[in-house]
Order: sequence, then structure tokens, then C-alpha cells
Amino acid sequence: MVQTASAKSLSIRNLDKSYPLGGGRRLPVVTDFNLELAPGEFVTLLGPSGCGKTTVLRTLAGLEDFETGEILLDTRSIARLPTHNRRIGLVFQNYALFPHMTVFDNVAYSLKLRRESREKIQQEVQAALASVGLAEHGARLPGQLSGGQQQRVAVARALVMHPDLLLFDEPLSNLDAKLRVQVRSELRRLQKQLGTTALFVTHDQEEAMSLSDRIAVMQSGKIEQIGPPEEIYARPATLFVAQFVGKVNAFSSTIVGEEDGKAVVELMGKTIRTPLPSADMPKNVLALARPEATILQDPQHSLLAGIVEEREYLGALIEYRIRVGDTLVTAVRVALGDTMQAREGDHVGIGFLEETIHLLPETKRGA
Ligand SMILES: Nc1ncnc2c1ncn2[C@@H]1O[C@H](COP(=O)(O)OP(=O)(O)OP(=O)(O)O)[C@@H](O)[C@H]1O
Repeated sequence: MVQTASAKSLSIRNLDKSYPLGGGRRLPVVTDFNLELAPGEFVTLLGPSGCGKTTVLRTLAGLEDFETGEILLDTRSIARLPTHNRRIGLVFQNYALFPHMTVFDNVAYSLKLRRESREKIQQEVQAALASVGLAEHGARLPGQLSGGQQQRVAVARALVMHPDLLLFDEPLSNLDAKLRVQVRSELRRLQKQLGTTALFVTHDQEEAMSLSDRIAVMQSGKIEQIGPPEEIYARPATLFVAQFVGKVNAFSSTIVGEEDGKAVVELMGKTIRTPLPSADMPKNVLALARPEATILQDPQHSLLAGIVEEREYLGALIEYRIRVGDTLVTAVRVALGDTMQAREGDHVGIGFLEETIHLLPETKRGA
């Protein structure tokens, strides 16, 4: 096993990075970007293609220069150091292994460049391969391994240098769905065991949820919200965040009062009671209801009524899209053991688990 070094914090402060566009113009990608990781923390940058995730990672690694800002590991500034002096381990999407070198030599590569002794190399490489469960595979060529195993070699190659920070750029996206889930839980276990601070980039919300202590949801070079997965999912700060981490029903609504410690909210002409929002919440709000908190009911005794326009069978779940006037409401039920099921064309009632409804200022609807 790779020996655990004491974990380091990461601070990115006021980072500005743009790319040259030609003709003297530049494309700003991140502007005044700030992010702090606690020692041993696993944080994911989650966001749509082009929002700047990879650029942040490459800048940390020293693969891109930047205009202004500071990057610290604990109190050590690494912003102007060459890549090989930053003590950062990098794992990319495409593994980037040398195909003609054995697994052992791939992992040993950086140690050899540093002219470490034969004994030290032997010991460190074996420990790194053991960490990822590949102690017996050192003599193979990468082409003789599965995709998941190749990615584990790439992880071993990053670990062998005892990095202060691990950076992952979509490392699971070349793996098939089942393997992705397996390798991601291995990765999580290994990172917790080693205690190395890690920053992970993905556009896959489920991956981010399952791996991270905290998720930073990015849009257009900015962090829209950062927090633990449960907070991002249940209490998103904007509609963009809510929609990026899952499906959501968003109703333009009005807070009409307060009763018994609940907000009284008018939604599609009906009244619901939701958890009280903060005191500065305006009256015009978006009421957000996740599909799993949207309940099918008998239309005679329900808040809203509509017609099932689409029923999508997903195996474990069934997703319904129900037309209520101009609005399509999405509800999800477990496929087995749920007595309230419906077919396309059925008239159904809709209710909500009101305690899970999250209110946002209408202005957080975004573009
Ligand atoms: N070398 C470059 N030169 C010019 N523009 C670039 C360069 N690399 C990236 N960009 C632009 O910078 C923006 C951010 O790109 P970046 O790769 O960081 O996004 P991303 O969020 O990682 O996207 P993806 O998930 O598709 O990798 C995009 O508009 C992209 O076109």
C-alpha cells in the first residue's frame, strides 16, 4: 500500500484565465474563480460541456498558464512552479499509458526520470500497484488489460509520486456503465484510505453525487453553488443547479402567508404548505418539486388533476409526464409494489410531499 502523507489543503484564489482568440482578442474562461478544499476532501467540479472545468484542472496542474490569481497547497504557492514540481497526480479520461511499456514500467516512469534507486522504484511501484489491486499485473502490457484495469494503472502512476493533490479529468467516461460504477467506488475507497485531497471533473451528476464530499456546480466559468451532494440536490440555489443534478418540476408561485411555521404558497391556483424560506425570500417564487416527491393520487381527492401524456418504463422506475393545463408535470414511481400506477390517457390526481418543496426567488430561474 502507498504510505499516506499528511493531507494538504488547496486554495485557488481570484484565478483569471483566458485563451487567445487571435487578432489580440481573448476568450475569458474563468474570472475571479475561488475554491478551497480542506485536507483530504474530495470535491467535484460538475457542469456542462465548455463551462471551464478542464481549464481549472489544467491550470492547477501547470499545463495552462493564467493571468492572475494564486494557487496554494497548504501555505506553499505552486502557481508558478513547473508541473513536475507541483506534487500533483493527474488521471485523465484516456489513461495516457505508454502502450509499448509494461504496467510496471508505466508506473515507474516518473521515478526513473527522478533517477531513484532500483530498490526504491521496485518497492514504490509494487506498493502503488497493490493499492489499486494490480500487484500481479506488472509484467503485462496495457493492451492486455481491460479498460477498468488500465484506468487503475493510471491511478497507480499518479499515486506512486505521493502527490499532495490528486486531479481527475473525467477518468471514468471511457468505461462502460457497469464498470464505471465499480471503478468509481474503488476510487472513492482508495482516496478515503490514502486521505489525499482530490479534485474531480465530470459532467455526470450521478458520478459527482456518489463520489464527492462537496460538489461545485459550474456554469460559464463560475461556481453557481458549492455544497454536500444532499444540499445541492434538495436545496439548489438556482433553477440551473436544480436541473443539472436531476429532474425537477418548477412552478411559478406566490407566497401568500405563513401558518403554523409553514409558508402558505399559491401554486396553479391551489394552496400548499412548504417549509419556511429565509426571511429575505420575495413573494414571487419558484416552487421546486422533485419527480419522486410528486405523487399520483385519486383525482377526486388531490391538489391538481391532469392526464398522463407519457408513461416511460425504466425498469426499477416508471416516469410519468402528466399534462395539467399548459404545464407538463413529471412524477416518478417505483415499478414494483406501488399500488398507484397509471396508463397513458388516464386521468390522475397529483399531490406533493410538501415538506420537500424548495422555494427559490423567481429571479433564480435564469436565462
Ligand atoms: N486551448 C484552447 N484555446 C481556446 N479556447 C479553449 C481552449 N481550451 C478550451 N477552450 C474554450 O474554453 C472554454 C472552456 O473549456 P473547458 O475544456 O475548460 O470546458 P469543460 O467544462 O471542461 O468542457 P468539457 O466537459 O467539454 O471538457 C470552452 O469555451 C472552450 O471552447
